[in-house]
Amino acid sequence: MSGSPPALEVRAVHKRFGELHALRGVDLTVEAGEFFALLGPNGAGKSTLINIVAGLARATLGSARVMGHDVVRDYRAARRALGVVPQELVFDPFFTVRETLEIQSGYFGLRDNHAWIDALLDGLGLADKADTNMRKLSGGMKRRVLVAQALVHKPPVIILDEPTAGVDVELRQSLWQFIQMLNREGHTVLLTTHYLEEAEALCNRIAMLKQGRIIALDTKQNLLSRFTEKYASFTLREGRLPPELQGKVVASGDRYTLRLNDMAELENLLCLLRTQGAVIADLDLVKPDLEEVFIHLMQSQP
Ligand SMILES: Nc1ncnc2c1ncn2[C@@H]1O[C@H](COP(=O)(O)OP(=O)(O)OP(=O)(O)O)[C@@H](O)[C@H]1O
Repeated sequence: MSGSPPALEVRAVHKRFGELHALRGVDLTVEAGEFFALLGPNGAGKSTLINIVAGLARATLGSARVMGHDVVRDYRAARRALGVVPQELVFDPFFTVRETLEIQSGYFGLRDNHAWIDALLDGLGLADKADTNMRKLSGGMKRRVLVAQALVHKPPVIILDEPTAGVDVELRQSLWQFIQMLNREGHTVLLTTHYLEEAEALCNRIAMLKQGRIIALDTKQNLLSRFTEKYASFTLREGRLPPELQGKVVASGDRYTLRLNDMAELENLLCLLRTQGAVIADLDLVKPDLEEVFIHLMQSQP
């Protein structure tokens, strides 16, 4: 990435709404080409941060850049580099899907944008709705148009603010396939979502925001390995739990759960059971997931 500016650069950003200190010194750099998740509970400040990056709100202090362009001093260039899919569905109900996208292209001075509009309609499963009026679309379809609208000018950086809230599984999967394809082609993606399994499946790096502060910022792998242990969960078909394991395992019905600090402890467990004549009926390795990490961090940080 030498020479190219980061896709997003947020420096010491504060935002106050009167008495409320909604962002308290946020620093964040997203490199070009990343698939990045911004997570946090309701009211943490995610949309406020996105609005500042998109030039829709002013930071009280601090600065933000998109592809090297300051969002205040160099607003037009920053805005052109960015496609934001907002949370709320707001449309003019009198236009068709295609007209909506043509009008949006006009805002960016793109007159001959038909080929890309067709590609967006195809990629987002909207081709057969191109001539349908916006008011006749279902909520999920409207959300697809919102994505298409944000992408009409092929922005290098795409921000999606809870794009799958209330969207069914099929729609969600095709939306992600399309966004992943754009990411493979080099577009940077920043996503906020309350579906942590979605962030875990898609994103490489994750920031967690709590009450206007970033309390964790790391790769997904580091977050997953830093905060959660692994567990072996098993039942026995024959034999009894060896006395050496008493006090170390948690029993629930006929299922035992043992915390593993490393994989060598799994070998010890299997060896101990075998030498004591116990036979395993069923064994699961319970791996950490992002939801556990998220809950742990949100509860433990002040
Ligand atoms: N225009 C505004 N005027 C006053 N307070 C606001 C305004 N916009 C946001 N807030 C407050 O700022 C805080 C952060 O809100 P924000 O919408 O950024 O959170 P969020 O992390 O996006 O939450 P959610 O997950 O619910 O979308 C909240 O306490 C919210 O009530």
